[in-house]
Amino acid sequence: MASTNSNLQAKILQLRTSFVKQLPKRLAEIEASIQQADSCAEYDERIMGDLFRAFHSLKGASSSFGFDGLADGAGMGEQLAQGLMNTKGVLNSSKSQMFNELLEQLRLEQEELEQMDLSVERPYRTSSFEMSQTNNNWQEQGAPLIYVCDDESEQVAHLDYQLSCFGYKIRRFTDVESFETSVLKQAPDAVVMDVHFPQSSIAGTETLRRVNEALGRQLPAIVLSGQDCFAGRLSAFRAGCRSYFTKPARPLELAAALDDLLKNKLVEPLRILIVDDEPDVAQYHSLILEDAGMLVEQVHEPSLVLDVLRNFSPDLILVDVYMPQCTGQELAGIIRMVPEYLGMPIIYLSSETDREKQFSAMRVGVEGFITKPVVPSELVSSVALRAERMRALRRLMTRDSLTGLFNHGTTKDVIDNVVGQIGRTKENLVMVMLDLDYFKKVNDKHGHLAGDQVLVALSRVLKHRLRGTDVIGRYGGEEFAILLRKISIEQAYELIDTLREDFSKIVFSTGTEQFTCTFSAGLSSYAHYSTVEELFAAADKALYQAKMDGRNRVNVDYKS
Ligand SMILES: Nc1nc2c(ncn2[C@@H]2O[C@H](COP(=O)(O)OP(=O)(O)OP(=O)(O)O)[C@@H](O)[C@H]2O)c(=O)[nH]1
Repeated sequence: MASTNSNLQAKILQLRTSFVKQLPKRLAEIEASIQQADSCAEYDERIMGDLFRAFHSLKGASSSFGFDGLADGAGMGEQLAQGLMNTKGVLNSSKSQMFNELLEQLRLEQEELEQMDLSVERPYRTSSFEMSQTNNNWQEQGAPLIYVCDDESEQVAHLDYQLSCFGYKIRRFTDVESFETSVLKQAPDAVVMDVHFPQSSIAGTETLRRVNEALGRQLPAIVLSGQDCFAGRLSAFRAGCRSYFTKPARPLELAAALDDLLKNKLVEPLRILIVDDEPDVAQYHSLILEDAGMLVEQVHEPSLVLDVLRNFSPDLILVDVYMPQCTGQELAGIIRMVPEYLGMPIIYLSSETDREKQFSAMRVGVEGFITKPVVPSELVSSVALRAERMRALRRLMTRDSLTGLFNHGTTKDVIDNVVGQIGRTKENLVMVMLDLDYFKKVNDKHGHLAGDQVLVALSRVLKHRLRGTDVIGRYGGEEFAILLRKISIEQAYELIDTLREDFSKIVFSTGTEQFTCTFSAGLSSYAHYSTVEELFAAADKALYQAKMDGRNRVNVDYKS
């Protein structure tokens, strides 16, 4: 964290330095605006508006970077210009003198800043930059590494085999010593640990406690014990474990518990779009949010926002209020005109402190107003809170509640979107229609809950084993639609066939009975079709053929 922090401070120093370098140019522009206003015999709304915006954005940017003196001076200029706008007044000699004196004062501030050590931060910044990352992107880091340690080698082999089907990378250990040595060499993402070993009845949990101490942090761990006894549970709790399972191990439950433990890693970072005509200010806010683990995109021209929205798909938009092309209020109104962005959270980020103006800017239905200069921790928490709420709402509307995959309608929309985006580029797309075999029998024989367990397991296999850019949806009750990207039909066949084989080996349990389940799949390649409908139909036909050919198989559409 310390290195990330110093990295961030270095980037901020760069921004502050570049801002000070640009000051003479900005002040020259303000001077030219004053002269223009001075030469007008009548009130000119455009010229006065430009002057107001120039002072306003100088105030916002300087206060963001902690240059309070400069921000105060620019604020006075902003008020003077605002007064003239309210009364539609011209620059008389006394007003003109006031502007020129102000400009003089701003130039003195500029000279002072040019001599200053810009690396000296204001005190409120430091603590908030210590905030930890909110999440990491699992897809980028590859499959989580799990260490399974149990002195019963058969148990370890069984778990290795079953958990690997879900996409975890497993390393097996049958003694605590080699486990300890390996953890200290390379810490895993999580541990599944037995309690009882030849050394002592709690050697497993004791080892966990020791390695946690040595690492200086808590390894996410699940205890898998042969005995359901108080001493075992207590030692597990003392070793920091919050999940305790008794043998025989049920891999499905273990996989679910591992998913919970690794949840933060599975969560995609929050996506934030910043619209600000000042690139340096946008960059400053972007750094703060990125430091808290968010993914940020910047737009400096409001006219580009709708295009970026389509491609970036943010969870929240931060909008500056005063921009030369249009106001933040107008931009929010334009965004709200697009039906799919009606619920998109929009927050103004502005140095506007006038309550009346803030209130009027909120009328277009924005979520809030954050005033510059921001306190980084407050910016992060208010953005995270609203963006997460948006995610939860969006999830409810677009996801299937049992499996967490896209629901029927969304799957089709997302696939349409991807196909539309790639257009005529040569990206290889493969459509997969996948359906569980004899699933009615599973329900009839083992009950609906057991059937649900199979659906959840299959969705977990798909989520973990396919790439983040692939589209996975639950298309019908026991039918799944998948769009694989950047893959040839041959590679897609290999991939889905391996999943088919692995899935068929997962052992499900009802408590009294054990059973396995299979699926069939049909594949079609976009290279041979011109519409999404044709692509779906071809994969569906190939799936039907796989069923006809005896099920538990993958069939490729004949054109592919
Ligand atoms: N447990 C459970 N079952 C579901 C769910 N949605 C659909 N099903 C069941 O899935 C079964 C689908 O049966 P069929 O369409 O006859 O297909 P099948 O038995 O899988 O046979 P083939 O597809 O021909 O191999 C029905 O029994 C549905 O009740 C669900 O959410 N949970």
